[in-house]
Amino acid sequence: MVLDVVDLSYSYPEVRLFDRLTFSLGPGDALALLGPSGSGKTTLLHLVAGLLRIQGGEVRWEGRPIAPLSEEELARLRLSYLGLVFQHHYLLAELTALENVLVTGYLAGDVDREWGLELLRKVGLEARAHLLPKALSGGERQRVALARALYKRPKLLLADEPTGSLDARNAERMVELMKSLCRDLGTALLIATHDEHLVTDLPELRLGG
Ligand SMILES: Nc1ncnc2c1ncn2[C@@H]1O[C@H](COP(=O)(O)OP(=O)(O)OP(=O)(O)O)[C@@H](O)[C@H]1O
Repeated sequence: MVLDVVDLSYSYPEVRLFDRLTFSLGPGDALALLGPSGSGKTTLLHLVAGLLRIQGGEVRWEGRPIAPLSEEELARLRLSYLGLVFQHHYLLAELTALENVLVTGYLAGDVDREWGLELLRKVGLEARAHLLPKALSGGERQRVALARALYKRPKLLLADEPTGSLDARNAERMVELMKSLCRDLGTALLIATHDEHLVTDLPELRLGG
């Protein structure tokens, strides 16, 4: 399994968010994470990403519990294991679309320009590769962020409200691209969203309520 979440519980002093949550994702699997605002979707994604300390239960990446790993080990593993997409694109304003896609390659010293261009082609933006983010639309910027998240061919893509800043047409296109590209790459997808109608074809995990 790419991801195992086993008996995971999490509370803040004032609120118990979830109790003994268990699920697994294999290569190419997709799961929609649903629930009202404040039900703990972001908290769960942070636990899965190793960005938040586990209180009870276990998170495993390819069978390996992540809790015992040091910050340095986690940070190194995360670079190749995880892709992240957020509500905001977080593109670097002074880099072109292609350079943004390649940014993790620059960090690791393995820049594959052809693969970066191929990813931009897959998200319909090859012709915009040379443009700065300010010259792109909101939907286009978010698709560049998706291409960047997939550059390392991650085992797992975590998406936290990836359509939260998009209009209906762009939201639909974004979700379709996430689903199809992850399927093609064998990347497991965990997508937290309010836009339930965009993920009706996916198995769901519902928090709260
Ligand atoms: N650091 C913190 N300390 C205390 N409470 C927190 C902290 N972070 C989040 N919470 C609370 O935990 C609950 C869950 O927050 P979380 O952001 O995980 O929910 P969410 O489902 O992602 O919500 P949204 O859809 O609004 O983003 C909220 O009630 C929030 O106020």
